[in-house]
Amino acid sequence: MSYANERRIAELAIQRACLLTERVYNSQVKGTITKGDKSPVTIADFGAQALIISSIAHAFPEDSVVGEEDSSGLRADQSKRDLVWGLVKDTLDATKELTAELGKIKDDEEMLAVIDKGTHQGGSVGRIWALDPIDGTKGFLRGGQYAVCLGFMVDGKVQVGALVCPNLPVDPEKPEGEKGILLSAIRGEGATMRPLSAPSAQGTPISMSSITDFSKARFCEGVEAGHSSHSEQASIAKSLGITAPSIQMDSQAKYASISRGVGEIYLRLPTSMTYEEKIWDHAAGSLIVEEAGGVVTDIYGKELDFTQGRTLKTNKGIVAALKALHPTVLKAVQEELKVSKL
Ligand SMILES: Nc1ncnc2c1ncn2[C@@H]1O[C@H](COP(=O)(O)OS(=O)(=O)O)[C@@H](OP(=O)(O)O)[C@H]1O
Ligand SMILES: [Mg+2]
Ligand SMILES: [Mg+2]
Ligand SMILES: [Mg+2]
Repeated sequence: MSYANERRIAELAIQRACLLTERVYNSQVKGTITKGDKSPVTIADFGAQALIISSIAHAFPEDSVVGEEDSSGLRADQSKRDLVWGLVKDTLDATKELTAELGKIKDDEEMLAVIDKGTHQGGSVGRIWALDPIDGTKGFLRGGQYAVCLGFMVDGKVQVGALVCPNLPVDPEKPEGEKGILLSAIRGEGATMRPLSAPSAQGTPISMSSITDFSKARFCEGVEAGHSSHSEQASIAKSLGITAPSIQMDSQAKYASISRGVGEIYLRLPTSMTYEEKIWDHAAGSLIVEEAGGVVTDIYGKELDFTQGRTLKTNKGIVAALKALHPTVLKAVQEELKVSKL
């Protein structure tokens, strides 16, 4: 069966949420709260999660959602709660043409309840959405790359992925030109991209770069040294004969970049063997890369397993590359990390 309707709702929902995140991005007030794990969450993360989950609940009331955030930070902070509700309400008022398809939220109490619909535990059964309302919150705060990310899974397999990357250039050849792209994919049907400024345009099919010569290849990695091991990534790149400097950016913009041919490889080597990657950090981006001609595994060469709950607990790290390059890249990763295939 085709999931065209799920893709359409996913695209509309993340674009609507992106109006809110961009408003916050361009304002001075980010309303940051530090979570229990010391990571930041902003009023934009909360607002985007509320808008996207309410869209899913309106279009597919039986579905479950695994979302990154919960409402506890807002319940404990009336002024931030008011700020988020103001943003959500304004965004709903500004997009009335979408209400029939995406629904709305009646007040701030309902908004908090909607945010908490994202606390599902995930798993291997049924229709489950994986939502990262802002991926790369640190990038968002420092004015870098970020992405609004939504994946749709059936029985633990990602079938639809959609990403908005508001700060990636529409034309990679013109980095200072128009910014903002939306990418999406349906499993088995390829991946497409279009500018955010053209909401009614058909997406253009995208594919990964065809460069197979490592001396001309480029690799992407995250910005935060705590999220992936830059030193090991540099050493792997060197052993492969990659000479170009790494392309560093926050968020699933890395998956977006390689899926449209800007870079051939994305490495995310663990900095600790106890950290479990979150499903919302990879569901949408990994499907888009696969549908654009890439292969995404962990450092053991294992497929990402989205059936395990809120995290990819049976995987470690990420190795994403053009199909033709992946086996060689994986071998270099394993030699560097001294891991053997499971
Ligand atoms: N220790 C550790 N290792 C790996 N990943 C971690 C770690 N801690 C956090 N996170 C998750 O990293 C998400 C952001 O990933 P990025 O690719 O943007 O990281 S980077 O800053 O560019 O390196 C970030 O997603 P957001 O919270 O949505 O920004 C986290 O889910
Ligand atoms: Mg994230
Ligand atoms: Mg996030
Ligand atoms: Mg976060």
